[in-house]
Amino acid sequence: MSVHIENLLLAGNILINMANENRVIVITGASGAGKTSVARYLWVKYGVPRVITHTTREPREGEIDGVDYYFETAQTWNDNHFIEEISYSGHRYGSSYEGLERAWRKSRQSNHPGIISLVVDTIGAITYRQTIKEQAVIWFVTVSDVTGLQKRLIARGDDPKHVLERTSSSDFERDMHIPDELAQDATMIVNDDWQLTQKTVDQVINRFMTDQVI
Ligand SMILES: Nc1ncnc2c1ncn2[C@@H]1O[C@H](COP(=O)(O)OP(=O)(O)OP(=O)(O)O)[C@@H](O)[C@H]1O
Ligand SMILES: Nc1nc2c(ncn2[C@@H]2O[C@H](COP(=O)(O)O)[C@@H](O)[C@H]2O)c(=O)[nH]1
Repeated sequence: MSVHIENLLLAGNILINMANENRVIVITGASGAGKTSVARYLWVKYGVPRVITHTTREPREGEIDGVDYYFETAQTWNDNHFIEEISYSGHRYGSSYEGLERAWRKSRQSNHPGIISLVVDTIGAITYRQTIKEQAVIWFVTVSDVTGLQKRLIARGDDPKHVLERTSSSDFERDMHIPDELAQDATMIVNDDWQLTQKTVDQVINRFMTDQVI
């Protein structure tokens, strides 16, 4: 049996063969833009499972291990096989073979098998674009007003001092702009108004599910 090299994804020493029809909706953008909210909506309304990623940061109030993230220590980090990993705000974040496999398994039981979502920064999104090519479907989430975004993060329970630090960081500034590597065929979602965002997501996902065009 021949295997198309485009569909192979390397995670540590594990080679993943992505079936041709599989798609990963890679939801990217700045911290607080609403990426996780969009992923949650895709799960609740359309049954598209999200890949749970890993981090070494402490859980925020209300966050649950295995639901929001796999919360790792420096020791447990290496128990996973990472497809990509980054350092952000002094902590490690990464998406693993194990996390993707769990999402594919859930997806096979859903109404739309073969579609999963993943929330990452723009560096992670570029890695997926480069490794799985058009099987990574890029959604770039942004807002028009950073002050409004800061208020949302504070309302989420983030420490106001950390919000200021984070939104002044070079990582944040970078993720506010769509990188050239992704700009060509990304779907832009301006998440200023949640009702409108839901309508945009409905249009985009329905078009995809009927035409396989996204
Ligand atoms: N359109 C919106 N209007 C008001 N609040 C919103 C809107 N979209 C998301 N939020 C809220 O803003 C906060 C940040 O959203 P969310 O966690 O989805 O962002 P994110 O991009 O995933 O952030 P991070 O990358 O830091 O995890 C959440 O509390 C969410 O409920
Ligand atoms: N490249 C990756 N980025 C990730 C991953 N998991 C989360 N993230 C992004 O990190 C920042 C900070 O997240 P927060 O939850 O501490 O606010 C944010 O942009 C996330 O989307 C990952 O596995 N890879």
